Amino acid sequence: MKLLDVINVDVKIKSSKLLDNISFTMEEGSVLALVGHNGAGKSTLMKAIMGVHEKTAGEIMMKEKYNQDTNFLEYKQLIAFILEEPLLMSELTAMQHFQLYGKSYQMEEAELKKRINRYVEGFELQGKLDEYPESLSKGMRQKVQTICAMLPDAPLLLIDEPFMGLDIYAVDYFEAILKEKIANGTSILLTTHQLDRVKNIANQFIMLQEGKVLHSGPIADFETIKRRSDNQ
Ligand SMILES: Nc1ncnc2c1ncn2[C@@H]1O[C@H](COP(=O)(O)OP(=O)(O)OP(=O)(O)O)[C@@H](O)[C@H]1O
Repeated sequence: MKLLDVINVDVKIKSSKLLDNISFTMEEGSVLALVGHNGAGKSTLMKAIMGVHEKTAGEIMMKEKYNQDTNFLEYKQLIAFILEEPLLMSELTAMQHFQLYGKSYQMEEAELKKRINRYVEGFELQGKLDEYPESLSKGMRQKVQTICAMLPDAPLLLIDEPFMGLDIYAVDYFEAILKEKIANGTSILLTTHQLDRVKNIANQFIMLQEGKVLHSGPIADFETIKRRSDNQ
């Protein structure tokens, strides 16, 4: 079944087109890696799907019935995200972020507590729960944002550069959690500059260039396409 439909999406700022007629579909259970040079439009596309960056044309749908423009709440509840730069609220502690996030996805209290405890221990954030973002290191802020996105069972997880800023222990732990989520049916759309890192979790790729889809297909075809375009 289709999970995400991106249909003829444009993002324009003033006169420049950051995304130009982007279309693709994600099936339930797939893991799609967005690749491309710096400035290709990967983060802009992620933000457009989240609704953080307004699209100027096109449609984005979840499960073929929730339209980002007309059913935003239902649409949003199906997505959890991790941005490249942690987006935390300065007036909330780490723990308050987890509680707010759990509540906004209508998580059951006991299950929320259980998951908070599990991820806080796994990401080694014990002792930091009452801290505000400004007194956390960048990696710790990234961990707080990552835990927030891991708490609910959102069917689609958007991750802009997974593993960025995390130490090696956190990277291993996060990878294990992602594999567990995937095994339970979660779909993931991620951006990466290091396809090698995500090769064992992604099954599809889309290569963006100057805001357009240049290539797409199964991850196994990526090397051949890359070699061909490197030689041009
Ligand atoms: N708020 C903005 N205003 C104007 N231009 C922007 C804005 N955000 C992004 N851009 C431009 O849009 C283009 C795409 O940027 P984007 O951040 O989506 O690229 P990216 O593929 O994620 O790059 P990177 O690999 O460096 O993270 C770039 O040319 C960038 O300068």
